[in-house]
Amino acid sequence: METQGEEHASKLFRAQTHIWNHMFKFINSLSLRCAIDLSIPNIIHNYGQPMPLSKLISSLPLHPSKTCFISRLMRILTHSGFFSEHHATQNEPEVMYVLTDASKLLLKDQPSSMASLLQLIVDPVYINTWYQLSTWFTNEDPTPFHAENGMTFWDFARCKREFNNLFNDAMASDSHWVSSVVIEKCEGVFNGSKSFVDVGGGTGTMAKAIAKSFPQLNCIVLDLPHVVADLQETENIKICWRGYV
Ligand SMILES: C[S@@+](CC[C@H](N)C(=O)[O-])C[C@H]1O[C@@H](n2cnc3c(N)ncnc32)[C@H](O)[C@@H]1O
Repeated sequence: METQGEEHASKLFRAQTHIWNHMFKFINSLSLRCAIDLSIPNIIHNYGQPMPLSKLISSLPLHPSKTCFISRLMRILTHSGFFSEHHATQNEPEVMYVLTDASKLLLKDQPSSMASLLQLIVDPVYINTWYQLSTWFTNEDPTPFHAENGMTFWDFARCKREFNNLFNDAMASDSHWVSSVVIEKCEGVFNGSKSFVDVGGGTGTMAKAIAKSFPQLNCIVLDLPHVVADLQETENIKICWRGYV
């Protein structure tokens, strides 16, 4: 049984731990971003069997002075559920890594990959916006994004080609997931329609999936010019762009 003093001390300790956990939460998402930038999920996937740490290190484009830090990165990402450790055996004394269900979704170059979405969400353009949150509460800026960049999000994407591509890829990967659900759950709606407009339809992922499943539909993708610029029209997918409002 705890004394009153002990109870007070453990309450304080829990409160302090709570703050430490919140202060350092960013380490999880930014370590994950580092793993994606270094293509660690793809490297382990391509290895085809549990990958020893030394093999992983030799497959990465590391500066020689940094090799000893990869085990720390892997420890964080294993703790947060993105890799799983295969424990050492007599034949294989080193720790080995395999992907988990979550890191399989972060393999690059797959339609269902969430890698670009993750890269977008922890991009400095997004993160820096959060530093404006308290200022935005006290002034007339329409959004924290505007406070940070002096323009709307869509104008920013129009001016920054690389960011525009990252955003569009991230949206497309999300639409890839959503489209399969929409097609299954809204079958009756699409079968009973002749046309539909995907307003803010991005680079047309949803429209392409719907047009494939319901070829009688005339699909229109409506988005901003810099988003639909490279989208090709087809027999039943037309593009409509509009100016900025
Ligand atoms: C959340 S994203 C949706 C992305 C889309 N579902 C996809 O699969 O890529 C919102 C979209 O709205 C578009 N948008 C923003 N303002 C617009 C406007 N005034 N007119 C048309 N589209 C606009 C953006 O360019 C962006 O592609």
